[in-house]
Amino acid sequence: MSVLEVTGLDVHYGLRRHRRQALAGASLTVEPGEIVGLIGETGSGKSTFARAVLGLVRPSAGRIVVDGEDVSGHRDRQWRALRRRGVLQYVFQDPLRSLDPDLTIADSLLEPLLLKGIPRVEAVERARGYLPRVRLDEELLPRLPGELSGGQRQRVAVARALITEPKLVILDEPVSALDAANRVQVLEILKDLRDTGIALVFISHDLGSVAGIADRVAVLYQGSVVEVGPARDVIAAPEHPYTKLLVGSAPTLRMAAAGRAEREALRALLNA
Ligand SMILES: Nc1ncnc2c1ncn2[C@@H]1O[C@H](COP(=O)(O)OP(=O)(O)OP(=O)(O)O)[C@@H](O)[C@H]1O
Repeated sequence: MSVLEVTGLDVHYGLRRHRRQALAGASLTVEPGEIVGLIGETGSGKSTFARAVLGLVRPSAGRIVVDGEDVSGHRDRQWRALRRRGVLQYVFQDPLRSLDPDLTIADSLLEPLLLKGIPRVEAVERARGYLPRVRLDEELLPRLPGELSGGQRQRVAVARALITEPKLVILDEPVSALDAANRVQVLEILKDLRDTGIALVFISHDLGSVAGIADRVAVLYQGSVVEVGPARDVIAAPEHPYTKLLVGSAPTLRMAAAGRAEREALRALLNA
């Protein structure tokens, strides 16, 4: 059974004259334990996709199935129950949005475990045991998120998301706000999780960031997934003109296929 099945997802914002479509028939399936990179430029609908899967915006059409449960029509109470079970977790670009500023690091890590019904003594044990995996020191436990560096905070957010051993974690631009050293560190931590069986949807505007970590890459363009395939294939032989453009303009990709003239031609084609 797939851990996530999104089919024909439409999301609109605003009303009447201001109504704007952010997702237009987006579909994506994620299998247990796989890392899927969801890439697209600003405004393509990446964050909206994350918000819809997490129940933070209501789709106007389409179906979302999380770990076998159709959540498309879920009310708040049902979302709360799903969150308590710890099946689905998230990490946002700004760790201060994933972490409660008034909770110590220890309490931030304990909260999802206690919500899931794990006894306190066992939860404390598990939180302590998890710190080395995200390369954090125990002395940070009594501190507040505001007292940590951005990189440390994001590692706490990653630990909090993964500690309940969820089936699926949605990471929306998890490394975009970090400096190069912290970016590499968080990417390495995520890579180490490959054998835990937790599926990750890694959202980024930068194909280079996800290329080294994703098993599959999905390309979002104007609210639809226009291409999806094994990361290697999408990079080496992109099919959709927009993907060709992305691959060609990612300086970190050795396979950078399109030259400058070709990129300009593709851009003209896409804007036509
Ligand atoms: N709360 C909102 N109200 C109205 N329009 C919105 C809202 N959130 C997003 N949009 C619009 O929906 C479209 C998709 O936005 P979304 O944030 O999902 O894109 P994105 O790919 O994540 O972009 P970015 O990389 O800039 O975050 C954009 O045109 C955006 O302006």
